[in-house]
Amino acid sequence: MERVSFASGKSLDFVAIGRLCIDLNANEINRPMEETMTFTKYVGGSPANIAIGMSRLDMKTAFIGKVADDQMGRFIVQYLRDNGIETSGVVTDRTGAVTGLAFTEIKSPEDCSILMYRDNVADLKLEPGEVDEALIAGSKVLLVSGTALAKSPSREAVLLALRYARKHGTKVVFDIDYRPYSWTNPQETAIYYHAAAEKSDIIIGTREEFDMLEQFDGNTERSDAMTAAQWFGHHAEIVVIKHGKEGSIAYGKDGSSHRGSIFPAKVIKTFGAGDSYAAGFIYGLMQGWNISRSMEFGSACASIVISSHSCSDAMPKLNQVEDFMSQFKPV
Ligand SMILES: Nc1ncnc2c1ncn2[C@@H]1O[C@H](COP(=O)(O)OP(=O)(O)OP(=O)(O)O)[C@@H](O)[C@H]1O
Ligand SMILES: O=C(O)C[C@@H](O)[C@H](O)C(=O)CO
Repeated sequence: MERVSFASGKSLDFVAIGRLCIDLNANEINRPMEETMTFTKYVGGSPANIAIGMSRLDMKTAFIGKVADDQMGRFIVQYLRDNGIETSGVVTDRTGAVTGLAFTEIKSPEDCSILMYRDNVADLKLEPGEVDEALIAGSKVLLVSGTALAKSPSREAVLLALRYARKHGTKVVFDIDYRPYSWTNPQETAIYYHAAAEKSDIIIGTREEFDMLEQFDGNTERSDAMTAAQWFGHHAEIVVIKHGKEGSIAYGKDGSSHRGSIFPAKVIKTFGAGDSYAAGFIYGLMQGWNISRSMEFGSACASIVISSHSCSDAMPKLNQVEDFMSQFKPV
């Protein structure tokens, strides 16, 4: 199958569930964080970045999540609203939980790392009863970001959201999004990732993330093709494995495979590549484009974002991507 079909007659194109946090990106770049004195604040969280990316591409977008009852939580909600994202599914924690912080260290364009403060974060306190079934029922796509499975009650909220998606014919995109600091142990990660991946129509991850997901599935050396075949045995129609500056590869349930090239980039920081790639790729599929064209669009979005200081703020608008693709060709 070259193209994915999405339900018609839905009021939303895309709803994401998971982490809403704050990125604090070092202003003094090309040095270790020990020498950084100032940061710029952006909305962050992989699913938030992807939702912002989808909204910038004119997709009708909503979010299901939980924010802290503080200035950071209010900043996040306002930013989502300012970017045209439906926030009725975003609830405010009343237990004193805090907003997750992601300090981005930019030692060099190719050597970036994230220091994450994730203790007692509001996003992992989303309750199953706070998942708005109507938002999922009314959307063509539900994006599940893997880290939301890291702790209860967020874990159960996500598993319920998956059941709603299956019930209402909403396509599920599972972005594995492995962030080790949120998990207790790798075994737990694999178990809950499996629960989500088995119910997903499109699975996106890096090779390392799929290895984490498949650690109990035998064959220590797992090829991308083996990975894809495994998930076609469940619900998947498309499996995408991302390989950084080597590009990406996607497999279709029809046995097709597609190599994704990269676009040239004046890399400031590598973070944000995955989220922008996902937004562009999903956008392309939702336009009815084939897998290869959707991958190319995603790669263009990624090059734009890694050439910028932020992730969310830098998520490109449609005309920006089109201009970029008219100037540059995949390398
Ligand atoms: N240095 C680069 N130059 C151009 N394109 C890149 C580069 N790095 C990544 N990309 C593009 O972005 C896509 C996703 O990047 P990557 O494989 O690093 O995902 P990721 O690890 O999820 O990203 P992130 O760092 O945001 O978590 C790649 O498949 C490629 O198309
Ligand atoms: O997903 C996170 O918690 C970190 C993000 O906010 C950050 O922008 C990033 O790493 C994007 O890939």
